[in-house]
Amino acid sequence: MSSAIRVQGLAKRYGDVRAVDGVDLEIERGEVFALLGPNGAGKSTTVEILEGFRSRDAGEVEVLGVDPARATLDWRARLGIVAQTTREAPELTVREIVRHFAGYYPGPRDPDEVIEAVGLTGSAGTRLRRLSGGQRRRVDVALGIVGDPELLFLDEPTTGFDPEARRAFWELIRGLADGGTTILLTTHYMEEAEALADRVGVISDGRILATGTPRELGGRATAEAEVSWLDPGEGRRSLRTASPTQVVGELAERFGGEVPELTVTRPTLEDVYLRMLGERR
Ligand SMILES: Nc1ncnc2c1ncn2[C@@H]1O[C@H](COP(=O)(O)OP(=O)(O)OP(=O)(O)O)[C@@H](O)[C@H]1O
Repeated sequence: MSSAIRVQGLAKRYGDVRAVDGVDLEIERGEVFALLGPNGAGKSTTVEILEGFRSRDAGEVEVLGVDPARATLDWRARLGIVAQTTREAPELTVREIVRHFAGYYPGPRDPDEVIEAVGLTGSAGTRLRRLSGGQRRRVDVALGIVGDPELLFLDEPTTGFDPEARRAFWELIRGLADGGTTILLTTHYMEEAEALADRVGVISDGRILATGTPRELGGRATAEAEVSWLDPGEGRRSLRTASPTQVVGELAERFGGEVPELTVTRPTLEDVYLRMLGERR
C-alpha cells in the first residue's frame, strides 16, 4: 500500500516567521497519527497545506497520491475535515445539516447512522443553536465523516468535551481506524494521543523534533523507572532504576510481603514531550 501522506522539505513563511521550516512526514494508509506541538508550532499551517487550503513555499507534498496544490473535487471528496468549530446554520437541525452535507459527496454514509455514531440520535431534531459546545463539536465530527472519507483530519477534536464525551469520541475514532480510515489528529491532550495514535510527531518552531509510537517516543520504553514506597521509619522513598523488577523483589523480601504504597512509574508521554520542548529552548 502507498502512503496516505508524504511530505518532504515542506516550508512556509509568513513575512519573517518561518511557520513551517523543513518538515518531513510520512503517514501510512490506515494509520492514526497525532501531531503534537505548542501554540504557534506550525501544526495548523502544515495541516491546511495538506488539505489544499494553503499554499506552500517549498517542498514535496502528496496526499492520497495527489499534490494538494492541484486539488480536484474528486480528491477533496475523499477527505474528511473536522476543523475548529464554525457557528454556521444555527437554525438547521442536526439531521438537516448532516443530510445537507451528505449531498455534497458521491458516496456518503447514511446520515442517521452517522448521527448515531456520534451519539446525537436523541438530539437529531434539535436546532444547532440549542446544542451545548460539546454536542456542537460532535456535529462537526459528523460532518467530517458523512462523506465516508479515506483520510480524516481532526483539528483539536475534543476541546471542550467532558471526560465521558471524550471517551465516547475516542471509541468512535477507534471504530473509524479499525475500518481502515487514515487519521491525522492535532491535539494538546497527551492522553488523547496515547489513547488513539499509532504514532505521534512532535513539532516545534516549524520543525519535527521526533516521531515514534507513543510508547517509544523519546526513549520512553527504555527510560529508567521510578520505584516509590512508604518506609515506616523514613517516610516516602523513591529510587530510579533500570531494573525495577529486581528492586521490587528486594523490597518485598525486606518487608516480608506487601510493600506499603508501592508504585512503579515510567516517564509519561507528557514528561518526554515537555522535556523535548525544554531541550529545544
Ligand atoms: N495567516 C497568517 N499570517 C501570518 N502569520 C501566521 C498566519 N498563520 C499562522 N501564522 C504564524 O505561523 C506560526 C505557526 O502558526 P500555526 O497556526 O500553524 O501554529 P499551530 O501549531 O497550529 O498553533 P495552535 O496550537 O495555537 O493552533 C505562528 O507563529 C503564527 O503566528
